[in-house]
Amino acid sequence: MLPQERIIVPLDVPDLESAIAQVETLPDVTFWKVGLELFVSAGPAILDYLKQHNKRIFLDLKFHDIPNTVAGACRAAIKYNVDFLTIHASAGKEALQAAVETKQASTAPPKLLAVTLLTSINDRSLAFDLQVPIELPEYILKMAMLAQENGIDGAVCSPQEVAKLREVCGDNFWLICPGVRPEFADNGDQKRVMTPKQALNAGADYLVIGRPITQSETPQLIWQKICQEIME
Ligand SMILES: O=C(O)c1cc(=O)[nH]c(=O)n1[C@@H]1O[C@H](COP(=O)(O)O)[C@@H](O)[C@H]1O
Repeated sequence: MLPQERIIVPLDVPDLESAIAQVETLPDVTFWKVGLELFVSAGPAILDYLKQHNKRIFLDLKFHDIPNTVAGACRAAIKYNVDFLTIHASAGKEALQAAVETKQASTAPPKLLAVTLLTSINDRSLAFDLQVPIELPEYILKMAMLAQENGIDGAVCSPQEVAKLREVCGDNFWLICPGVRPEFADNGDQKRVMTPKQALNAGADYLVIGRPITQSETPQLIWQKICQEIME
């Protein structure tokens, strides 16, 4: 796999037209993420468009519900033949198992990824808002292990945790990192960040990089700059 094929760009836009415009602006991007905003607005039409253009798809709907509802949602999403699909690890063991059972019953299943802890949460908000009484790195490790033990294919975590997760979960577990910021970019609402090169060196399989590219005045140039950086 070429290094640039390890960068997933999110289509965090309000409608189908804006999504198509973004794909056209960045013709070299091979892997796109469709998240809640676009899927709620445009539905599966965007998935059809991406497939027609031979793009890989990360359908990031972050399911978080009771096991029966998660199973039903996974069954519906799996029909779209996407590459990656997300569920929150904190939905719990039974919901994770329900997602895995649904996947096993399908002929062309996606990789199921568990979100460990959103990259917009830092140690203070974990302790004081969410009232989780253990340290943040330990919490993330426990969520990744819960996912792995229950048959999930990989985890979404920040680059700051990826080395530890790689060490504990091994090479047979996909690790996908948002919260990636080149040195020249703003962090925005991301709290646990590293640069693209640091994140890959730490053991990430894929990086999710959005606004530093898509909100720039020259998206294609920024894309090339990041690709150059990770290839050096
Ligand atoms: O599941 C995700 O992709 C995700 C998990 C997480 O913990 N943090 C996170 O930022 N994301 C997604 O990754 C993308 C990051 O976008 P930027 O912050 O613009 O680079 C967004 O589409 C988020 O929905």
